[in-house]
Amino acid sequence: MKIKNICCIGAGYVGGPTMAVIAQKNPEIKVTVVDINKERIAAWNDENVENIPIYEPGLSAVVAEARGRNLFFSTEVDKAIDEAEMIFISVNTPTKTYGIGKGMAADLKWIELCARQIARVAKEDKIIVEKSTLPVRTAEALKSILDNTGNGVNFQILSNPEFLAEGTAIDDLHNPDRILIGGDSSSKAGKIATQALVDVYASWVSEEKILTTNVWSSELSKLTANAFLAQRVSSINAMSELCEHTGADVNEISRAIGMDSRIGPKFLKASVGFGGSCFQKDILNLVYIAKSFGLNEVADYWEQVIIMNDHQKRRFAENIVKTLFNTVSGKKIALLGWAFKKDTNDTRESAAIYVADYLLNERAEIVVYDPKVKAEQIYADLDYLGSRNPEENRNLLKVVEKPYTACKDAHAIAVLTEWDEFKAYDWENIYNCMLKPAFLFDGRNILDRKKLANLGFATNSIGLPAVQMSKEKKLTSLATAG
Ligand SMILES: NC(=O)c1ccc[n+]([C@@H]2O[C@H](COP(=O)([O-])OP(=O)(O)OC[C@H]3O[C@@H](n4cnc5c(N)ncnc54)[C@H](O)[C@@H]3O)[C@@H](O)[C@H]2O)c1
Ligand SMILES: O=c1ccn([C@@H]2O[C@H](COP(=O)(O)OP(=O)(O)O[C@H]3O[C@H](CO)[C@@H](O)[C@H](O)[C@H]3O)[C@@H](O)[C@H]2O)c(=O)[nH]1
Repeated sequence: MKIKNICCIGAGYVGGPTMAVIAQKNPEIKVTVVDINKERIAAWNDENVENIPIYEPGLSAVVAEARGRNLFFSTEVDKAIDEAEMIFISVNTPTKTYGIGKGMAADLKWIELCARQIARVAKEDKIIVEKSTLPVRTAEALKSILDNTGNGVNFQILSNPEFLAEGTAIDDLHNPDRILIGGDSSSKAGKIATQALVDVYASWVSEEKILTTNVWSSELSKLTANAFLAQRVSSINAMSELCEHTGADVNEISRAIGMDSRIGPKFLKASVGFGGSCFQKDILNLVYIAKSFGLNEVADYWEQVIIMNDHQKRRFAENIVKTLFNTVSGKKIALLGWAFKKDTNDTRESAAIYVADYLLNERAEIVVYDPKVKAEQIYADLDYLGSRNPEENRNLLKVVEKPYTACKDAHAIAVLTEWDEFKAYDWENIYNCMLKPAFLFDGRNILDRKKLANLGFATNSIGLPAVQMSKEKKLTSLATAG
């Protein structure tokens, strides 16, 4: 079966880039990405392709190539469903904020709405592809809704989780480590549907990288992958705290263990804590699923990854207060970076939000600079926490357009995102315009500590002893072991 018409419900961080690449690589397939968010769709359709709603290196070029040719963005959801043979569901599946499973389970409200809409509209057989990250066995619930509320047409459900990371989405989509497709291999219709999706990817991905499994393995593989990745970050962050007490250097440890081919070098970068819309949500979901089967040891094991991450964010903020002589009240602190990682404008669950909130509770005056995040987003993130009213957030935290404005007259600077441009700043100039002692907290270990100490900064990094240049021009450690 050759697919001619694809619809994707959800034009977000996954639906947008994924469909743009599918359209780019399959010019003969019409790909329509639909969303209920009118502004988002308008931004995807903006004449100036640089104004698309997601910042992702290389994305605007792909959109420019395919948009209007075979890639379309629309709010006409019913029409797109009706026309497509294959429908991707790529809507948000956040952690539930109410009712049973509050704070843990995935909220499948939007998934269910999609299923009901597809069932209502579809007049011909359709292949439904789960692109969103979902709890294991969601396909069963989807099938039940589709079959019980539909117009008697047949639905095949495939699981096709997305493994792209933000900031490298286009490269990840162009050169994926693997494509995972879960389908029903026991029926002819299931096999045909799976092959139809394999063919879409085979336009640019070699067949040995396209893995087909049963639906449940595919759904659970996605949660497992994120749990393993996040666990690596929490593991190295746990060691970073031990390093700070022993004089060991976490960067050296990452290098040393990463050379063991069984461990591998990636994802061993100690940081202020992982953020992003996926890791925490997906692990909490995994914990909830394990608990719901009574597997308490399994649940506790994975929950520790989150506990460690919360600890890492908190202790970073606590360290700022302690180092600034136990008070930051009325002190200006510059935060460089708000996004949860570099090369994205996404701020969901960014460590910066929690560090800022902690410091605001300590009555600091905060100034934020991020090259890609807009002020409204920063305030929306803080307001969402509900720690203080919106007016107070706007009084106590300012967002500026230039890094040097953020740092001028600051008592301390905290680097919270690893944007490359931070490394290239004129740090001497920044030092000169700060209050002294000039404290710098590098939550990403990206800056040259020796150079900064030479300029006069008192530098704190993650998993490394704090350093400062003594009067005799000797690099001294500020930390006492133990
Ligand atoms: N962000 C990532 O890097 C990433 C990577 C892999 C997987 N995922 C998973 O992909 C899914 C989507 O994530 P995202 O980051 O793209 O979310 P997102 O919030 O950026 O986008 C989801 C979009 O779906 C739209 N939507 C919701 N319900 C709708 C409906 N009934 N009809 C039409 N549109 C609807 C929303 O308006 C929104 O624009 C989630 O399950 C997530 O866990 C995300
Ligand atoms: O060594 C590391 C690696 C990452 N991080 C942090 O971990 C978070 C997540 O980073 P990353 O995984 O690169 O970005 P995401 O876009 O969240 O991607 C993850 O989550 C996606 C959504 O499910 C998956 O598709 C991806 O495979 C998975 O990497 C960020 O805050 C990073 O700064 C570290 O602190 N140290």
